[in-house]
Amino acid sequence: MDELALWQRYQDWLYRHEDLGLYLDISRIRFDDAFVNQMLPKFAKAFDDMAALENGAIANPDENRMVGHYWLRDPDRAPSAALKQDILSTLQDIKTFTQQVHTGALYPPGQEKFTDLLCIGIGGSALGPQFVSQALTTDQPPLTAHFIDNTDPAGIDRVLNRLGDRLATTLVIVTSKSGGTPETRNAMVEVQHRFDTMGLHFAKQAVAVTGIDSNLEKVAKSQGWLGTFPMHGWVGGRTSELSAVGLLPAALEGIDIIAILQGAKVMDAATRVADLHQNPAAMLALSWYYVGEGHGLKDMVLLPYKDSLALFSRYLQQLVMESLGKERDLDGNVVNQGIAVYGNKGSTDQHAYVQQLREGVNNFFVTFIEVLQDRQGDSIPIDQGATAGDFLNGFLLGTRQALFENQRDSITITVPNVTPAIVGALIALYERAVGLYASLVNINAYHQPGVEAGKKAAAGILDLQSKAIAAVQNTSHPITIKELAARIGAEKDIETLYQILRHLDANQRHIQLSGSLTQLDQLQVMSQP
Ligand SMILES: O=P(O)(O)OC[C@H]1O[C@](O)(CO)[C@@H](O)[C@@H]1O
Repeated sequence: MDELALWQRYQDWLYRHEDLGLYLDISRIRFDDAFVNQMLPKFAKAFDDMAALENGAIANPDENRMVGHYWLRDPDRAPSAALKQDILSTLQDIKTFTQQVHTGALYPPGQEKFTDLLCIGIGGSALGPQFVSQALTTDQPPLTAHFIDNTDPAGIDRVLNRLGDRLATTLVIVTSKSGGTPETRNAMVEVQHRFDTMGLHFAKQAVAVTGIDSNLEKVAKSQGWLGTFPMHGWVGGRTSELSAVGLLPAALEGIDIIAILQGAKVMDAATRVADLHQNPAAMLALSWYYVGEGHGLKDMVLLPYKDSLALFSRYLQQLVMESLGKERDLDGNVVNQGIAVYGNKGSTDQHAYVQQLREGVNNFFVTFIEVLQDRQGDSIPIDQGATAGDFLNGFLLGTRQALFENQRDSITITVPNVTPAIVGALIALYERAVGLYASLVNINAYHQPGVEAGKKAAAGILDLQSKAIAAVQNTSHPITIKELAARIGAEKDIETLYQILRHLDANQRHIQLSGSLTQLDQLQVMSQP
């Protein structure tokens, strides 16, 4: 295609949202009209599916649940007055609580005001708050946010050590929909322990965001925490950023949550339009389908050319991969669907893996995110009158061009700047694109059965560990791993048993290994003196 034909294709497919000032360009995805026409019936069904979902259909059949994240930003769309009221009163509670914290009406024991925020959660209970915090917090937020999103002891120490004495003025938010996720529970227990050792009163500085009647809610209520905020069954973890999960920390950080909700609502309206050419989420889903042949054959590389959006790819990794990565379709056929997502930011990544994108295996498509406004205020000229922002823009346009010349497809989303409304709109855009794509490939985007397998296996490993410790402690002399495995009936798990023992030995916990570390069969296991 020559330059003029490409320019025409660019104009034909360029989507612009007037109010948001957002553009979507899918002209560098090489589909033709025949492909678009062939997809129209599938899209007609996808639009119907999304309309049914928004109206309260059981869109998550495996868990027999409605899927209602759209109601969060437009409560009038909730399928019942009770749900609408619930959404509104939660929002009001968030505003009231935030105001009390910011004014100092709510304060930590013996202190004037809360200064810091420690968010504990994982997956959908962490990624959205982290993304929004990095995208939108100002240089001097009313509360500075910190995150623990793992059960890594050293990671927990790092966050707590950096907080140091400021733990006395830190508000802790523990977020878990199920209220039983081990990583979150562990981090919470560790943080509580640190509060105790510093003579602080955890309950007076903690709130929970969790499912109604969950274990976490019970703990929070019985211990008299500062408050609890609800997570509803009809909001999935990965689409919960605009529920209390994301709104509470964002509001406490001083971010305009009403503007985020408004941006999402405006985008929801735009992506509700049942016309492929007028609907940016449908245009994204069309592009994903085309490049990956409806089987996710190409990875999605997210390249926002703006540091504040660097966590968008991690956020989308869960939204896209946990939603679309499914073994079976809705009819029970094995389909092994999914789209792999990775990325960080431009132009930084140009100095990491863009070499492979340009010349290596062609198994991806890029989504560039361009932010038109470079910064607040003027920029200095650096090289022949060009500013740092001109360079950033040049790198984006140059990379897009260089990739296309080499048969590498890309999408470009352009936004005027990174505001709460734009962040809300981007979240809503991708939520809808994922919903539409799931319908195109006939899968349930709202469950995550695969995650359970890993959780069950981990529980089995911890069980094996306690059996091994007990058996070794009941043995007066050193034994081999094979003997230990026989004693606890774990012959089939001997490799796992060895790995457990090695970890316990490295942490001086109950077990000591002796002998040559390369002759595993000869290793002697004994109880630590
Ligand atoms: O909010 P919870 O229940 O702690 O779950 C955290 C995350 O774990 C998952 O259930 C599985 O990884 C995610 O879907 C969810 O966002």
